[in-house]
Amino acid sequence: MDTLVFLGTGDAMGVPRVYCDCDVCMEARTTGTNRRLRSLVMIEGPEGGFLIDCGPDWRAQMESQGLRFAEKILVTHAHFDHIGGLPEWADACRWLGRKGELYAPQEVIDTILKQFPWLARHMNVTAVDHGIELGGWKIKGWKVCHGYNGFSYAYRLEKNGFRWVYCSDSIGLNEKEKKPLHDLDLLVLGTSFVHETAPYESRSVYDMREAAELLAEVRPKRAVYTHMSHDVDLNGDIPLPSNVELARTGMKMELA
Ligand SMILES: O=c1ccn([C@@H]2O[C@H](COP(=O)(O)O)[C@@H](O)[C@H]2O)c(=O)[nH]1
Repeated sequence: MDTLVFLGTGDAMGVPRVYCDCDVCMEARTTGTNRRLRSLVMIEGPEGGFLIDCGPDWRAQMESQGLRFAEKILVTHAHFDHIGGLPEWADACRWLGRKGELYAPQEVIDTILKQFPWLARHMNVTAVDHGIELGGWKIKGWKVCHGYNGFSYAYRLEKNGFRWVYCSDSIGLNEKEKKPLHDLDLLVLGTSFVHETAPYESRSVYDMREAAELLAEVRPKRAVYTHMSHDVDLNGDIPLPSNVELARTGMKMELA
């Protein structure tokens, strides 16, 4: 049986935010329920495992699991909070004398290699525009609106009849972008805020009110929210649809 492990559940700045003294950030610094590293998940299973994304907390996330090597990483988009750990991964590949396997859509690969051109010396890079199979999962990615910050990709994964989507960075999806979100056993969706009051045109990720509307439309059996900022207090009483839970650092779920 495959397991999904949430190694990072935070937004681009993580929780606590360096500059912030709000109650959630202070709690994150002390008891730590709200301490959130940048969003990253691991899929583990008998046919092999892989990570989705490799943000700047990758090193700490590997250490937290006692992992010494990541062989395969699938990337959603080329923003710092999702690729900032790639140079450290490349260094690990170099010093272990092992090649990593990096997977992403071609336009994402192009941006990554422009920023970190030496990566290609330490890993094989594969474009996934026509789909890919990893750990026995049939995976199809599609481009999704990331609002003010451009675009990201979401991934739909299917194995033994279990269907789920990882969509960490999106907002205001149109009908075409929503289509692969139907008939899901699980939707992992990024929701940076409970209710984000910033002007819509300056925003880049769903908030939880908008996510509830999306869920009512696409009706996954279950949903987990991730990519959460310091607006989200895991000790608080956040109104959520009955089939939704909030991801916690280290949380594990069976994918079956
Ligand atoms: O072209 C870009 C634009 C933004 N970034 C970084 O991505 C995140 C965006 O945060 P979200 O809340 O997920 O929208 C932030 O760290 C920006 O600095 C980038 O790397 N490239």
